[in-house]
Amino acid sequence: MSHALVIDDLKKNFGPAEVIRGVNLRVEKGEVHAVIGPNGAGKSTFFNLVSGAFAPTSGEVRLHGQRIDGLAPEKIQQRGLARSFQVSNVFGNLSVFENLRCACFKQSAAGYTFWRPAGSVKRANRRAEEVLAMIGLADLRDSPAGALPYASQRALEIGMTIAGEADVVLLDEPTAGMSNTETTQAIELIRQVAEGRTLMIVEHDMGVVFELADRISVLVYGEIIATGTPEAIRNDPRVKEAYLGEEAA
Ligand SMILES: Nc1ncnc2c1ncn2[C@@H]1O[C@H](COP(=O)(O)OP(=O)(O)OP(=O)(O)O)[C@@H](O)[C@H]1O
Repeated sequence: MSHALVIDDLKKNFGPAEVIRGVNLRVEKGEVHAVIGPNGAGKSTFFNLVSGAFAPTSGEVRLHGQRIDGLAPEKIQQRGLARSFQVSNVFGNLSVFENLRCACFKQSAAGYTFWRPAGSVKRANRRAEEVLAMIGLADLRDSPAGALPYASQRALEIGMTIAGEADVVLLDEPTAGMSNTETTQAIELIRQVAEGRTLMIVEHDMGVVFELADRISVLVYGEIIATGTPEAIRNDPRVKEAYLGEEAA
């Protein structure tokens, strides 16, 4: 089995606080891997380490076999790993389409140069149109993104995350704050995003997790206590005790 991500003994301390305490994880190519765990377990910190927002205190992260730990987020993105944010990353004054175009440029190697080859502009426009259709916002193409309903903004954010054609995508609580109908639509979108990609998702909504994940890892106090299929995780007594027990209680 080939791995998209290999994480070895990853640790992160904030001063004296050990927040990530030796995480080992293998994410298989093409799977949807959910990371769940109680509040404060370190899920966001873990995502920040993998995507380069924080440098780890120690340990290794490999993307398709290459070390990425300690690299800047843009470099990691150019190597094919993109992430969405829990807090919206959308530019409110720009149109939906412009947001997508910007995301295409930002994630390409030409992102930070002023003069771009004409071919790359055409490519970005084409890609932005493609993503626009995929996220179901074609009718709102020219609306300012800030005027969209919340769920559509989150869909746009997912679109922006995949605009650069990263093949490994990290989604941070993609359905947080959504109604049931919105969540159902978001699940459909995430299914589409998962086609041909590797996805890692932090998500609190267990319905969403059990619906989407091929495998689940349970993070508790900065350590992964179990990794397995939804079925195995559901029946794991350690998980029940540490996490699901909270809901059952
Ligand atoms: N920059 C920081 N400096 C100090 N402590 C931090 C920092 N970031 C996170 N922490 C601490 O690390 C712990 C884990 O936080 P983190 O946000 O990663 O957890 P989480 O599992 O994502 O939580 P939630 O489910 O509530 O979003 C918390 O105790 C938090 O206070």
